[in-house]
Amino acid sequence: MSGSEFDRIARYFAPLANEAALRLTDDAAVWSPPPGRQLVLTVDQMIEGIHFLPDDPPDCVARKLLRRNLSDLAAMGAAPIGYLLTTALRAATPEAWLADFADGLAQDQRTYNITLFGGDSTSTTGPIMTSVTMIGHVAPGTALLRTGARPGDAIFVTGTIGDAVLGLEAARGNIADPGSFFSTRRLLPEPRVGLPLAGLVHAAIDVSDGLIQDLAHLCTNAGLGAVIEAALVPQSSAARSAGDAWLETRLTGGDDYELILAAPATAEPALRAACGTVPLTRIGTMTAAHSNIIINDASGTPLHFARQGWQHF
Ligand SMILES: Nc1ncnc2c1ncn2[C@@H]1O[C@H](COP(=O)(O)OP(=O)(O)OP(=O)(O)O)[C@@H](O)[C@H]1O
Ligand SMILES: Cc1ncc(C[n+]2csc(CCOP(=O)(O)O)c2C)c(N)n1
Ligand SMILES: [Mg+2]
Ligand SMILES: [Mg+2]
Ligand SMILES: [Mg+2]
Repeated sequence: MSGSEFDRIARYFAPLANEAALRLTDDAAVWSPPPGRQLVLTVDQMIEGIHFLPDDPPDCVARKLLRRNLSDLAAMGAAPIGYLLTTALRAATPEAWLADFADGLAQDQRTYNITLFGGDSTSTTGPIMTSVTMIGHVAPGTALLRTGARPGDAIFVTGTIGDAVLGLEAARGNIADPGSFFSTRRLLPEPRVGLPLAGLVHAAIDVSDGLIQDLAHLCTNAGLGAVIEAALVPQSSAARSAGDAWLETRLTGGDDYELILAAPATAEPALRAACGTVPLTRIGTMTAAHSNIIINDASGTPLHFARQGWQHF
């Protein structure tokens, strides 16, 4: 790294900041939120060795950091506005790493129409640590919650499940990855921001830890259970080619950043219309059996998985 901490803030982060950030030269941002809206606040980290690999492209690390947070706003039905950023870098981290990281931020700021409010820059003697606190907004009372699913609700999921964890397996040399499809899916999730789901779904959550573990949160929050059909869980053609041996990994590996939605079966046409070009698949049904998730295979036999999803420890 060359220059001072403040040179780096001015060079790499100030160009990303909005007016409220006061050119990143004051103690905090001063911002007037959109009148009459409720703010929705979320934070997630990206830690080297835990959330990304040391050799991952820094622009992708930045974009996934934003997208993990955008996915939580999507799960709340909130429109994103901007974010606060923290970075802890090593003195020996190449300046090019920071430059590429900032380029990634700039790229996804344009993609998602968000802006930087400020942050904090520190050093570390260990792994690189970054976090984003994302700010979004909703019409009052319309946030989608993890509570509220009802017995008999259909369970839907967006996109495909399991590609990112297969990307991790590919990075470890455990699975082939022709065309780097899985690797790209690991590095760049597609958060489902902007879907007009308010009034259509009873409950929502995004899949960060793993489909089964995150579905379990919808269940416990409602005092309900669920039955899902493993064969209905949407998979990419690359995942299908990888075969059924990866089923448990796909359903519990996480990093999907897709949405699980619980809604009355009768809402399906309206839900499909709301999702537009985003793929939506019904995978099962909410039941009255408290916290009991049954995963059936194609012949109706329950599957038993060793774990439900990612846990830090
Ligand atoms: N250290 C913490 N301090 C305060 N609240 C926390 C802390 N860790 C988690 N939470 C809260 O617990 C809830 C669940 O957090 P969790 O991190 O599992 O959510 P998530 O971001 O949707 O999942 P993921 O972290 O896997 O993306 C959230 O409401 C979050 O704000
Ligand atoms: C190098 C590397 N190893 C493992 C994973 C998988 N992974 C890590 S944390 C997590 C859950 C979500 O994070 P959190 O709960 O902290 O928000 C997942 C699925 C990865 N992405 N990179
Ligand atoms: Mg979190
Ligand atoms: Mg979440
Ligand atoms: Mg999250």
